[in-house]
Amino acid sequence: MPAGLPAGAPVTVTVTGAAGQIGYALLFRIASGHLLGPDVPVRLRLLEVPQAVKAAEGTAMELDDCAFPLLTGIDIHDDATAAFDGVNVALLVGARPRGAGMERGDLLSANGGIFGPQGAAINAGAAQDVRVLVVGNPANTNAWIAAQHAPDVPKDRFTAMTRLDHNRAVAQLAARTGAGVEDIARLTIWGNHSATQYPDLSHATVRGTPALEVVDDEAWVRDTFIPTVAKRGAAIIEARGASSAASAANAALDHVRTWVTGTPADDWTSAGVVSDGSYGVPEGLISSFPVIARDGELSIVPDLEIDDFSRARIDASVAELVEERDAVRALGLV
Ligand SMILES: NC(=O)c1ccc[n+]([C@@H]2O[C@H](COP(=O)([O-])OP(=O)(O)OC[C@H]3O[C@@H](n4cnc5c(N)ncnc54)[C@H](O)[C@@H]3O)[C@@H](O)[C@H]2O)c1
Ligand SMILES: O=C(O)C[C@H](O)C(=O)O
Repeated sequence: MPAGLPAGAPVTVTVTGAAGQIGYALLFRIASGHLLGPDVPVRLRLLEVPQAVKAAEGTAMELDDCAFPLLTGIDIHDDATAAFDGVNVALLVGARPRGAGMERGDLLSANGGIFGPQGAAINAGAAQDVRVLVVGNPANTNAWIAAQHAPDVPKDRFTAMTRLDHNRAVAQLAARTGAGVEDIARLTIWGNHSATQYPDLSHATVRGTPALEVVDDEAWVRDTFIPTVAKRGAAIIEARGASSAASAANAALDHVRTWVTGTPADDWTSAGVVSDGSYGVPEGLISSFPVIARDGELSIVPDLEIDDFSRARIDASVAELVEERDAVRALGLV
């Protein structure tokens, strides 16, 4: 049994936005053991808005039809309190997408109306060991909103997904250097899951050699690697006509599996976690950091040297997080 999960009993996993694109790519893999491992039975709770409950029921029928040995049951809800009752792993995927003519304040306001009540429902009924991953955008600030509404849940249980950005960065570096993805270590995504994020190669290695030495091309790092990773979400939308779904679902599985099974000894991952003030990121913000997972706990990798270029990039992305937080406060959403 991975660290910090209830031994023996099925693990309750709640997925919001279950009838959406990511939900469809996620649920079957959770039920087949890719979230928590091949020995851990799971009970699924699907949360949707009332008008999408029928579609969620269709997905549940297909889940039944897979006859997954690990899937012990599926409940479908349109009420957050019921959906999060007893939850061990909460995957908050459902969010309000930005519509035509919608200002940032409108988006934050609409999502505050979703993530505030969901945080409160987690506070009211989640299991003691609850772990929360927010995928729905703006993921960092939505996670922060949910955490503010859950005063009884330790803040470090609320996380935001930047694992997709991390995986994208690993893939880009592997392609550039001719290495395998398994040869890449110590890469970091800092800041917000947005175009301001900072994919940082300054501590990364390729087969144990510093990545910047292997690449040996500063212009590629600044003008190609960083923008390619940071704008990959927009490039996928442009190409598919819809936002990344299978890769986002895959990253959500990676995030939770790493959280409960741990990072390799000589490596770390990236996750949006609550800042303890490390690296000058204001305490309490949910920002992406280099993160180690041990015994079911996430911790920020300490004492990395930050050069001037990295400092400026981290500060710029964190400034955006501060703006989002202040806008949410000004809107009275927390
Ligand atoms: N963090 C990341 O790396 C990352 C990557 C890709 C996508 N995303 C974000 O993930 C979110 C979901 O993407 P998608 O492609 O599945 O979108 P989608 O529109 O296909 O599905 C979203 C689903 O959420 C549901 N929903 C809306 N409000 C809800 C609520 N209050 N409770 C429960 N369900 C609710 C909708 O009915 C819909 O079925 C979006 O916000 C997207 O921007 C994040
Ligand atoms: O949905 C989006 O805006 C993009 C998404 O966050 C992604 O990184 O693929």
